[in-house]
Amino acid sequence: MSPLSSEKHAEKHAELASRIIDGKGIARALTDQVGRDVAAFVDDGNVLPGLAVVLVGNDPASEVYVKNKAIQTHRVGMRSFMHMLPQSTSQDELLDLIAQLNVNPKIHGILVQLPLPAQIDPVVVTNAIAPHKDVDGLGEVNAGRLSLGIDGIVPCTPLGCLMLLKSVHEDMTGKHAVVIGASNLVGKPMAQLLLKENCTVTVAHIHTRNTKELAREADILVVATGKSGLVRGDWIKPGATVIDVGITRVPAENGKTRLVGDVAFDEALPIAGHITPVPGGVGPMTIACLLHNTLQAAKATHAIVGASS
Ligand SMILES: Nc1nc(=O)c2c([nH]1)NC[C@@H]1CN(c3ccc(C(=O)N[C@@H](CCC(=O)O)C(=O)O)cc3)C=[N+]21
Repeated sequence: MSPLSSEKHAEKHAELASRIIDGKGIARALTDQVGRDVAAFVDDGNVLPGLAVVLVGNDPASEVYVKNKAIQTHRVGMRSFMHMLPQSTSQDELLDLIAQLNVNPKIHGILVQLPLPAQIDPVVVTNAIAPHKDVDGLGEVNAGRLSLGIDGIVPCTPLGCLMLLKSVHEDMTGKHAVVIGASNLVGKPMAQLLLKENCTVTVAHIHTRNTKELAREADILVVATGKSGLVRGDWIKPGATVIDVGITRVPAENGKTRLVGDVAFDEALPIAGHITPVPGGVGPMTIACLLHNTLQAAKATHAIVGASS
């Protein structure tokens, strides 16, 4: 290779790398900010914010996430309460625990890790969490507030996606945003947040017939389906911003495993204007937003207590 072409190669490589949204770095900055805000909150004479994480069963992937959450919670100076329940836990036993956590003044945020075993209805459980402690924002009160455009607790993953979008878009007004996936956890709240940013929003889901054609119209494409590699290079409008929420563990060549998203990253990178990687994209933002939501919940409790005393 001539020196000139190797220089061109390096330039092209740097240009492609600059399209990758650094979720890990943005999450670290948010986590550091939450840490400083926790310190200031405590300096003002308030209690340490506390987060309770409840895990039912022993899914190894879930255990990793839950432990990761506890480590990050300590890093920002909050208290972490872990509740590991057996797979056989009944819905009533879980509801009893939530009732205790709801009235525990040391706890400001409650997160019940999903999915839950089949004998437990996730809708009943999420709605049993006191709305002001629902740091996942998945209960009907916070979901309703979001859909009405009223301030409330916003689900962590969509909130993290919005922050990543804001890192590359000053204003999203009039942009066509396409969300693939319509779950209560990601797709639906994501669509609400994009509407609030004045986007024209299309939601594609499992029954949508022309998902690829819709995706090709998107200025902003958010993919949350859990189908690894679903979105190929030719699904992407040149210059679009692509947010990949999917995270699937697949076998790697070396006999180990690796994490991949719902977007075929290598195909998408040369076409997209901006794109999130997996890992290092949305995942770290989800945890940073959980800590952010827990501090907001602690501040809101303090405001209520302060107002009544
Ligand atoms: N009630 C509830 N709320 C949740 O927010 C929730 C949940 N249940 N159940 C499971 C999913 C999954 N989830 C992730 C969080 C962080 C990473 C994360 O940090 N991922 C790293 C990689 C981690 C690794 O190496 O395994 C990354 O993408 O860079 C991934 C996934 C939250 N979830």
